[in-house]
Amino acid sequence: MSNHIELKGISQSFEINDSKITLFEHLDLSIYQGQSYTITGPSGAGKSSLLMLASGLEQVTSGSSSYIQGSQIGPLSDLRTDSGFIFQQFHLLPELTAINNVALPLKLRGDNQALVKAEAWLNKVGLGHRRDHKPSELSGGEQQRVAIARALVFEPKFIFADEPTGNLDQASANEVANILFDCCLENGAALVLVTHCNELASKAQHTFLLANGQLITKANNTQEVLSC
Ligand SMILES: Nc1ncnc2c1ncn2[C@@H]1O[C@H](COP(=O)(O)OP(=O)(O)OP(=O)(O)O)[C@@H](O)[C@H]1O
Repeated sequence: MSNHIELKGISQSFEINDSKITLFEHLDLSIYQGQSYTITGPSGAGKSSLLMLASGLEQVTSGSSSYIQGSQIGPLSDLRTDSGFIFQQFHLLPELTAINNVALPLKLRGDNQALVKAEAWLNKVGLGHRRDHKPSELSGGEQQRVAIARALVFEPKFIFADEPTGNLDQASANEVANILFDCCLENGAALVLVTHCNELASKAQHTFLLANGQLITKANNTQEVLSC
């Protein structure tokens, strides 16, 4: 059963010191399992805000957001359970080692293979040798790779990634981008990725530009090697 997310006519604005900032108005977006999507756009355009609404982490105040499970509309709490998140600020638990951070989503789901699977994912992101290190003992890029392993370890149906390669060097960025897009292909997951890197964006099946409150579909132009 393939699931998808439907955002219809959503708007987002904020009142700050009596002035109103409108990020987007009457915006539509559909996200299907097995498809990859990237959103680029200038700083402050509302890319992260759109990701929060699409993933159900924040509720829409105008328009509608639905999680369609097969032919039925499911609760947004199901969408959150089915989704892996990669944030700009990592959000790792500081008191847990790398392996225990990665194993956490599996342990919460009662998986008795949690540590074995977490170790396999740490190896996949090149951090098997740092399994017993806490986040404060890892670099920013290493913490990001732990966060990526944690987001993917339970094979989510939807992956939401906000600037996932922003803290990584060129080689690690390429590796991580490949892992994310492979996960989409191999597990039939949807990948929704916010990035400032046009080359990374062009690897997706659907590329959007968010600017001036509009979500514009961009022509696709897949490239193999990232230079950002
Ligand atoms: N809860 C909030 N209250 C007030 N303003 C907010 C809130 N959330 C976001 N904003 C504002 O909305 C604007 C868009 O923020 P957002 O982080 O979505 O942009 P972005 O396109 O992801 O930016 P960047 O590329 O710099 O990360 C910013 O000006 C931000 O300050």
